Amino acid sequence: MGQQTVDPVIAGWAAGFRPVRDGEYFPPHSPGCVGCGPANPHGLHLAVRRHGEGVQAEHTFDDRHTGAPGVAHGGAVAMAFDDLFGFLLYLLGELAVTRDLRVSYLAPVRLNAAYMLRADHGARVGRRIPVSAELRNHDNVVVATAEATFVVVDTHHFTRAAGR
Ligand SMILES: CCCCCCCCCCCCCCCC(=O)SCCNC(=O)CCNC(=O)[C@H](O)C(C)(C)COP(=O)(O)OP(=O)(O)OC[C@H]1O[C@@H](n2cnc3c(N)ncnc32)[C@H](O)[C@@H]1OP(=O)(O)O
Repeated sequence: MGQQTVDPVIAGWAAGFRPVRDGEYFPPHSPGCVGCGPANPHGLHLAVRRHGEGVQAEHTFDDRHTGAPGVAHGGAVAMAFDDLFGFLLYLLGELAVTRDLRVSYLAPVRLNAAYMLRADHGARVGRRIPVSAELRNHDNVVVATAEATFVVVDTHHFTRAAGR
């Protein structure tokens, strides 16, 4: 592999990630991120804050994410989990991407109802970071869970992926 130059746009984006204090909200992954970006009209607009060594978000799925009538699409629920996991990286100080994601849908997730998402990470092994999460309804019942493996990458991963 020849010498690679880090694209300044990608390097600047990666440098913008910083840890936050307990209870504080994180900045979005990017303005256009479909999970948390405020500029994406189709996105979930997740607002995620630090909770100890984990992260959490209160979230209400709306009609844009309909699956069966009145119920959130499973893909939208998976997206919420995946994006939530992306905030654990701020705490870990690592650039990493989802290698696999498994969601268990235990009960329908209703539209226009408030839910609480919570995610935690395990210890890094090699380049792998195991993460897990729960989605609870307002009665504190777990309605979905997720587990994923994130793999640590460098900024060149994003440079290549963006075709730069
Ligand atoms: C600065 C700090 C703040 C940063 C804070 C924000 C950062 C940035 C956030 C962007 C926003 C996030 C938003 C949500 C998260 C996405 O949505 S990420 C996007 C979706 N994911 C992707 O696009 C990833 C696509 N996949 C890939 O590019 C490549 O497969 C990967 C993941 C880089 C791995 O490829 P590779 O580098 O060739 O690695 P490979 O040798 O195959 O395996 C690496 C390791 O994983 C293990 N592994 C492979 N497959 C598996 C598997 N299925 N299960 C378990 N382990 C596996 C291998 O055994 C190996 O382990 P070690 O030997 O290192 O211990």
